[in-house]
Amino acid sequence: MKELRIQTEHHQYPVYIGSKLRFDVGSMLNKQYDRVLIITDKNVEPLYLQEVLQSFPSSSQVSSFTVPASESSKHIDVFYQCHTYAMENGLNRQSLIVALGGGVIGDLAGFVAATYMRGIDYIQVPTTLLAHDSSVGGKVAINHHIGKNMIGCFHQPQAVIYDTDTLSTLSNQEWRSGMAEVVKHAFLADEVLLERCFTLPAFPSMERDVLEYLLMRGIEIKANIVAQDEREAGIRRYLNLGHTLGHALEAEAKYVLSHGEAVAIGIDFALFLSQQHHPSLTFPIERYRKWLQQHQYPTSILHDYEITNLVERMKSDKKNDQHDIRMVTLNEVGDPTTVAYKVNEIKEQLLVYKKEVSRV
Ligand SMILES: NC(=O)c1ccc[n+]([C@@H]2O[C@H](COP(=O)([O-])OP(=O)(O)OC[C@H]3O[C@@H](n4cnc5c(N)ncnc54)[C@H](O)[C@@H]3O)[C@@H](O)[C@H]2O)c1
Ligand SMILES: O=C(O)C(=O)C[C@@H](O)[C@H](O)[C@H](O)COP(=O)(O)O
Ligand SMILES: [Zn+2]
Repeated sequence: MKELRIQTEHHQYPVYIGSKLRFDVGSMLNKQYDRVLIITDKNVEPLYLQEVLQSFPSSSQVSSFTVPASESSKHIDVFYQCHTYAMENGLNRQSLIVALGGGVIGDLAGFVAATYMRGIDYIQVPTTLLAHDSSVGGKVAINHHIGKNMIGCFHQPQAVIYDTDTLSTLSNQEWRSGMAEVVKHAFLADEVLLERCFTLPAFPSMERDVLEYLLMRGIEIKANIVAQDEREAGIRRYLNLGHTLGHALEAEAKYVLSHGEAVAIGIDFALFLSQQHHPSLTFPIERYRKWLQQHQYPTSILHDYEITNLVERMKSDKKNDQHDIRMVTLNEVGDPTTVAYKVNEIKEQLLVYKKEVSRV
């Protein structure tokens, strides 16, 4: 088992990464909880719920609540149902919530924990590759129909317990989605990691040590940024590389596109903008586009949506100033920055970008 520690201003917690950890979740915690509520989804429940349930000592009263398996669960109604279930099952301020699942469950259950009786403990038990990102850093939220993650807060978990065996049941689409956030971390901070990503064969068949390396490096890069700027007053915005367009696309596509697939397209647009700012430098755009093609990212989906509608959504991005759309771009690989664009400028850039990618 590997271990990392996440340090924020007022809180420190461990991230454990290894095989079979789901059998030990309850016994790995350094505190006993009388009541525990596991929140999971309909796909994860039959695969891993019993094992996690049974990992708690018999002195804990453990219950579970299962929500639909999709982005639609990051909804105020589902959030409310979780609260109702917690109250009906007698959870109190000394209780624990366990987020067992991918990023949807992590964001939802984390936000339930952050708001139940004004905040109780929770842990993350991630079961997707993408959740190497979502389980760390304490951003928890649900969606509003106007935009992604618009209702939420920062609430750090007590621990992250990542059983890498659970990833063996992921679909190709979920591997693809998770790899987009790994590549994002690589573009932000680590050329070696980027090279490793570019040379991977089919994602689901990657060796265990490669998988653990990707997870560890991704989490380290994120942890380093979160440690310096937990509440996104500055450099944490870099973790949003690819998300300004990504979130807009995801919402416009009514979430048929996975988060990571949308972010992957958003990263391509961010590279395109970076190249405009630094015409004398060469960014690995061609390699990145080949990689997207090789792994069947749905890049052509951009053509299904009106630029005007996408820009309308981008206008409600949380990074924005009053009038401008703030994009994360790169000065070079490993050196991110942000650039503010007027709404009309971003529209024009998106039109040029759309033409460029339709020629590829
Ligand atoms: N809080 C953050 O910092 C942060 C970071 C990145 C993404 N996110 C959020 O995370 C969400 C995306 O997370 P995700 O991609 O994990 O999506 P997800 O939680 O919806 O999981 C994807 C699908 O895989 C299924 N699944 C989960 N684990 C499985 C397993 N081991 N085997 C088989 N199927 C499994 C789920 O049921 C679901 O159908 C988005 O809402 C995004 O906004 C949050
Ligand atoms: O942790 C962060 O900070 C991130 O931006 C990570 C993103 O991958 C993640 O999708 C996050 O939920 C986006 O946050 P938002 O503030 O843009 O909603
Ligand atoms: Zn993301």
